[in-house]
Amino acid sequence: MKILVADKISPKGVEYLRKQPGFEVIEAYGSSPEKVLELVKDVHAIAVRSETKITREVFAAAPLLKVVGRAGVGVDNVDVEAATEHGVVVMNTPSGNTIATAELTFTHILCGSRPVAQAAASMREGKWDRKSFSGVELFQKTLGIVGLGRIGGEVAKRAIAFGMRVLAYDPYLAPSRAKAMQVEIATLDEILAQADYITVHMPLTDDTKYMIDEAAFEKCKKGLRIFNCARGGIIKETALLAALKSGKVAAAGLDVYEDEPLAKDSEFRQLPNVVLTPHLGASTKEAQESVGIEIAEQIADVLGGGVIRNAVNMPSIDAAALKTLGPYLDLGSKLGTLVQQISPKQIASLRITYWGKIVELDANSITRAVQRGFLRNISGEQVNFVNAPVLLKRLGIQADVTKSNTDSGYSELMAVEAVAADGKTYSAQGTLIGKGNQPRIVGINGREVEIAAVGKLLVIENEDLPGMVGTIGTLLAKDKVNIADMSLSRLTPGGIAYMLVRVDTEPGPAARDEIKGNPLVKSAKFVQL
Ligand SMILES: NC(=O)c1ccc[n+]([C@@H]2O[C@H](COP(=O)([O-])OP(=O)(O)OC[C@H]3O[C@@H](n4cnc5c(N)ncnc54)[C@H](O)[C@@H]3O)[C@@H](O)[C@H]2O)c1
Ligand SMILES: O=C(O)CC[C@@H](O)C(=O)O
Repeated sequence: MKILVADKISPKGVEYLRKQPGFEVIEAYGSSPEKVLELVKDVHAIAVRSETKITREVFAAAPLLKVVGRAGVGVDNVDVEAATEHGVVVMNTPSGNTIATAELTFTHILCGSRPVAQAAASMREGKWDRKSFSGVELFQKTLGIVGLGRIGGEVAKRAIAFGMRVLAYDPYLAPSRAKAMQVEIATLDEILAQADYITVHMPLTDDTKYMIDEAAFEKCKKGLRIFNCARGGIIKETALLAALKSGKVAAAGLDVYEDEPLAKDSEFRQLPNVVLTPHLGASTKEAQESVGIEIAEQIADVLGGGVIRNAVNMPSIDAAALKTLGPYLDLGSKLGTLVQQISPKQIASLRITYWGKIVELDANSITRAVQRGFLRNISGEQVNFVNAPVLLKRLGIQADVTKSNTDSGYSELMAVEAVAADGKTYSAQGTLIGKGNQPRIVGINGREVEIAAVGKLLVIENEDLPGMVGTIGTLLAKDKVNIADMSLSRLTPGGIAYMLVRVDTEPGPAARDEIKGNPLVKSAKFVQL
């Protein structure tokens, strides 16, 4: 079996792979995309960090490929959808570099207070300048942590040890969890208004992209110090540049960028109050050994026919079982994703109910698929079939599963229900239909609907009056959005109706605002399945 180690992982990991009987290891770092296409022709596994891009073309060029292993968390450099289509397992090592990244973040926070990097550069130039490098203390300052997950939580502990007041914004986290960490829960606006320091620690999703933009900087104190060791794009770079130049932001520390590697002529490189590192969060001996050995073991397990661990696109089951379960996993994942997008950010429990034929199947895997789907927009690629229940628990969300023997009216049915803290529920039901086992949504928030569970959906609650379908159709047409399919539902004529509209392209912000702003529309959500 051939394994391509495409990025530099720990030598101990490479050594582990070399020692496996029948394994041939090729180390090729920094290859061009063309070279990668050539190298993968006969490989069974690829190990990467974040540099080498494993694109759709790579999967097409690698007929023997079974597994791509990412020594680290984010699989942004791997086309996971294409991998799944080609039946290739994509796995990561989700927690091996938490401490390393938290420590780098704190190093940035310290360097943003005391210009150590700038003073060291001046000493290297032979100077003895004691006037230009005065700093500020962390003690009694307010740190705002946006995203209180694994890394955010470790940063909080360190900030508390330095005598900082810690505010945290994480809309998915139960308040009790934050309390246990001795941080004060706050809204994003409270953090923006009160923080002397802000650090972000969430994945890059549609929700988090440009979360800190021009409008956010407007709300901040003058002299803010801000740090990003999570993902480029959470802080809008053009807005940060403007804020640094105007003095609104006194110092920034960045490890990640909208485009990596950072352009040679990036303005950030010229600014004296910015400390930049080249995506070094995970670059410690300990973290690299941990993720390098872990990924090597995981790859060897898959190629040896053993268990699949930390797969982001498949559960830990064998290929034969996967064939039967595949459509149910897909349906479960889509219902989970749908319910997350129609429910409020903070929920108390996630309930799943199975009826009919599904009850006989491996409900554990399907449950994890639902939970992973639910967490996809919250935890990004950090969530997989292994850690989904753990992440739910960490967010303080109770997971309930029921297998029902009542008659649901379908030969098989799955219901996913999110229960908010106020007891309000948000739900979707689905089944499989036809020869191809196509996933269908057959219920939403207690209403019967019937629409394919794929692609882009608008979920609209509106008054049941003549002309509503036409109104929505016209607003979408104005934005050149084509309707693929539609399902209408109401309890009583003239009451509140549901309209599920499957669209070919995403309506722009103006069209969405116009739909939401229509006086007959009670709510409208755009959902990506
Ligand atoms: N610089 C590096 O080298 C490096 C290394 C490791 C991880 N990372 C990145 O750091 C980030 C955090 O990693 P982690 O392991 O702590 O992840 P995690 O999943 O443990 O935590 C992420 C947290 O973000 C929260 N969140 C999601 N959406 C949010 C939103 N809209 N607003 C506020 N909070 C939100 C989630 O609820 C969760 O608690 C990820 O983007 C990861 O890729 C970077
Ligand atoms: O250095 C790396 O491999 C990237 C680390 C980090 O961004 C991750 O996603 O794990």
